[in-house]
Amino acid sequence: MGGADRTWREGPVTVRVPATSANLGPGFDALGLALAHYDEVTAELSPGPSTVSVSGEGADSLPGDDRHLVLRTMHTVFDTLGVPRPGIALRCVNRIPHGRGLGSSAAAIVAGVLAAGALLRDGPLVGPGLAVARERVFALAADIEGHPDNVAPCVYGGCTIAWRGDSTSERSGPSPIGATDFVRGGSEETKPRWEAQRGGGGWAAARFEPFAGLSPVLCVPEERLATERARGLLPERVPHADAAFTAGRAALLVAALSGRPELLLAATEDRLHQDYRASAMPATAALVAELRKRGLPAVVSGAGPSVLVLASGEDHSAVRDSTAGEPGTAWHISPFAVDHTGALVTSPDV
Ligand SMILES: Nc1ncnc2c1ncn2[C@@H]1O[C@H](COP(=O)(O)OP(=O)(O)OP(=O)(O)O)[C@@H](O)[C@H]1O
Ligand SMILES: N[C@@H](CCO)C(=O)O
Repeated sequence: MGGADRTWREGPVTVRVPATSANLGPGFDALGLALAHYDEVTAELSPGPSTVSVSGEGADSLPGDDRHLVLRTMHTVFDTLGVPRPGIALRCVNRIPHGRGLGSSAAAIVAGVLAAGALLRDGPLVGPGLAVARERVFALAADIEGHPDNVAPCVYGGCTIAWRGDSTSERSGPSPIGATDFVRGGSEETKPRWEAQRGGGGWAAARFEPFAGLSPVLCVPEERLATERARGLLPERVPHADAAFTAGRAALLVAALSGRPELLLAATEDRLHQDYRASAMPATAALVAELRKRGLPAVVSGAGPSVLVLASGEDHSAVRDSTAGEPGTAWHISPFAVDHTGALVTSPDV
């Protein structure tokens, strides 16, 4: 993919990326859900060195230079595609809280991949008509993030199961680009219930629609927990019985999310990560235990410390009746709709 014949798009491009919740209990590093709560990034070519402006989450703390995750990702994309890094003016409107288990880093990375792709006229990531080559965007973003379970729902929307194949079960290297690789938006009516996606580098994801009544609620605390730190708490090995238990629950969870909500409580049990991390987020562990005792399918969202309830029916009022809903509590209870579309280039309009 030589860069010599590429042309840059005139004027700004804007991309929109959803928050995500990963793991969903037993699906460690595999299952994820896209939430209708978005960051937006606008990028355009600029003479001179790159600049970054941030409003919202992280406005006071994120770096304004090329250490910024979105800009860093764009540089990685340009290097990968073999095009010289141009000067870029980046404007970020951040709504996804950072370090709370809502996939902010995956969203920033997907935004960077898409923005870089959209600045290149009819490139391999964003093609004619600003349609997104989602397999390639997913593969590049998963390589940068290191695990695919937030990146997959961020790119595809809905629910996803993501994995990385070994060399015997997956082809390696980027997938060939053809017209069918590009998707712009997509409506519910035209979307198949299941779509298998195969990214480059062995990354792959299967997308499915959750049942229509799924209405996730997040209990988000003030404090943060870096994913890196939470991953450091996991053991190298787990007992076979725990692995078998959790594999069964993960399989059950796909059935539950596909239309058997009465199975959600049993299907969200996990023995691979939540208990090992509880010491770093005791209030989260206590709230998950309390909500589950009340019959609600509560799990740690991503690497924590937010709590996700895979709610339906009357569950919202039950969450508000818990200690998370008490006046003066440090929890913010936020109901989110499911995002069905995934990451998009929203401007220029074509
Ligand atoms: N929009 C953004 N712009 C720049 N950097 C970001 C942005 N979002 C996240 N980051 C970087 O990623 C860090 C948070 O990533 P981390 O993986 O620890 O948590 P998370 O992605 O919010 O949660 P989880 O991975 O559990 O869902 C932030 O502290 C910041 O350094
Ligand atoms: N699967 C990841 C999700 C957070 O990014 C973890 O739990 O570490």
